Amino acid sequence: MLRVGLTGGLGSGKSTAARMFAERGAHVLGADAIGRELMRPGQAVFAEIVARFGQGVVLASGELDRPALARLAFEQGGVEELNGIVHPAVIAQQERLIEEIGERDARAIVVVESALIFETRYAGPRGWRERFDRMVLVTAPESAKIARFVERSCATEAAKVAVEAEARRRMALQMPDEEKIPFCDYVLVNDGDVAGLQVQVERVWRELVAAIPVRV
Ligand SMILES: CC(C)(COP(=O)(O)OP(=O)(O)OC[C@H]1O[C@@H](n2cnc3c(N)ncnc32)[C@H](O)[C@@H]1O)[C@@H](O)C(=O)NCCC(=O)NCCS
Ligand SMILES: Nc1ncnc2c1ncn2[C@@H]1O[C@H](COP(=O)(O)OP(=O)(O)OP(=O)(O)O)[C@@H](O)[C@H]1O
Repeated sequence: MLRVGLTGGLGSGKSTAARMFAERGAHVLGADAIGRELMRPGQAVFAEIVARFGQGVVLASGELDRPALARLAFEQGGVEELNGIVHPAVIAQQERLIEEIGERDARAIVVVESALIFETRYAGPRGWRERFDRMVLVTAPESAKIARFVERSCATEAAKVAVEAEARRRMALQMPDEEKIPFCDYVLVNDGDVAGLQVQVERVWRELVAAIPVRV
C-alpha cells in the first residue's frame, strides 16, 4: 500500500485533483467528508461541539448549523477549540480506514485529501511524516483560490464581499504554499484550466503507481 497525502489551501482545487486520482483507481479519503460524517447528530464529536459551543450551533432539524459554527470558529476565536474536537477524531477515522483498505488490497494507493495536513497539531509526535509515504500539494494563485471559493459558495452579488472575507479568514489559518512546497514530493500547479490539472495528475499518478512498495 502507498499512503499519499493530498493537500492545498482553500479553493486550490484539491478536491478536484482527488476526484481525478479516484478515477485512476486511488482510494480517496476526504477529510471534509469524514468531518461532516462525524459531526452528525448522535456522534461523539457532535455532542462535544454542542457542549462547548452551545445550542446556538444546532438547527431546528437537530443538525449542526455550520454557518453559525463557522462564525464562532473563524470570527470569534473558537477555531483552536473546534480543531481540538474535530481533528483527532477525523485523523483516527482516516487511520482506521487506511488500515482496512490495506488489509483488503496490499497494492492500494490511498489518497488522504485535507487542507490541514501540515497545520494540524493532532497527528501524533512525528505528524504527517509518520502518516504518509508521499505528499502532493495543489497550488494556485491567491486570487484564483478566493474566486473559486466565492463561486462555489453560490453567493448572491451582495453576499460575495462577505464570502471573500470569510475565505481570507480561513486562509490566514493555513500555511502559505511556499512553506509547504519543501515538504512535498509533487506540486500540482492549478493556475490554468481543469484539463491542465488533469495532465499533471496523470503524470503524478504514474509515479505513485511505480512507488507502491513491492511485497516481500
Ligand atoms: C466551521 C465549519 C463547520 C464550517 O463548515 P463549512 O461547510 O462552511 O466549510 P467546510 O467544512 O466545507 O470547509 C471548507 C474549507 O474551509 C477551510 N477550513 C475549514 N476548517 C478550517 C480550519 N479549522 N482551519 C483552516 N481552514 C479551515 C478548508 O480549506 C476547507 O476545505 C467546518 O469547516 C469545520 O468544522 N471546521 C473545523 C474542522 C476542520 O478543520 N475541518 C476541515 C478538515 S476536517
Ligand atoms: N483549474 C480550475 N479552473 C476552474 N475552476 C476550478 C479549477 N480547479 C478547481 N476549480 C473549481 O474551483 C472550486 C474549488 O475547487 P475544489 O473544491 O477542488 O478546491 P479545494 O481545494 O478542495 O477547496 P476547499 O479547501 O475550499 O474545500 C470548485 O468549484 C472547482 O470546480
